Amino acid sequence: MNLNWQTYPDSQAVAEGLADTVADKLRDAVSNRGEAFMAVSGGTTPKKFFAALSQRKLDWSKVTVTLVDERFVHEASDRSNAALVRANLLQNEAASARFIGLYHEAADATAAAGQASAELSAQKWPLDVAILGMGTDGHTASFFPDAANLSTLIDPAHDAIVEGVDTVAGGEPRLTLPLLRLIEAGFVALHIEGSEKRRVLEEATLLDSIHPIRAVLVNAREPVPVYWAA
Ligand SMILES: O=C(O)[C@H](O)[C@@H](O)[C@H](O)[C@H](O)COP(=O)(O)O
Repeated sequence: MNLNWQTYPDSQAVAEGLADTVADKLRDAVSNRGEAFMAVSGGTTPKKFFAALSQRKLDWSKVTVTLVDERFVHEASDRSNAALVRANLLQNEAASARFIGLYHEAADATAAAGQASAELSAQKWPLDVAILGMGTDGHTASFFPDAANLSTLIDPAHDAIVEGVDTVAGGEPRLTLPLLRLIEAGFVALHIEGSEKRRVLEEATLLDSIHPIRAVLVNAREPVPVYWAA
């Protein structure tokens, strides 16, 4: 199974280790193709990683940051992943990076996803970097087990840029990059903490697992590095 554990003593150390690796990937992209394109996750885990990455020296003016997924909430909400990224990542050295969020004011998440897709279609795909999180229900991005369109989201041939997601488990409707946009990234990593998430991820490697994260593990082009601390 496609797993490559990168184990660190604590959450600060894993944040710094992941920031070092991601900074190298961004520098490589800037030097090889003149720009870099990265998608990051929201939620609670990435805050220290964002703070660490924002201190890394590289030509951030050549970097575009977007989100792996977003809650269908305005940026003023404390549930907004865009607000989290602005407050924690687009600071310090990284203040000059360009940010393209997924949220748009629209009738529903599907309409907002259409607008986000149109905006992101001007970008050069694939992503250079995609950093994923995971919930204890086995979701990653906004691939929630209760999403009616889950099979489309995790279909490795589905090439939409952003999809709306109807989910109760997620707290509110969501916007997400589908599986293909994530696994085609030059560098895909999973950032998780704690023994419960480790157990869930190990479960996801089993043949009969229905955890949505399994779709990433099965379809990833290389074993997925799992940046983990207890
Ligand atoms: O907006 C979000 O919620 C995410 O991007 C989501 O996929 C997240 O990565 C997991 O839910 C883990 O979240 P925690 O880090 O809060 O456990």
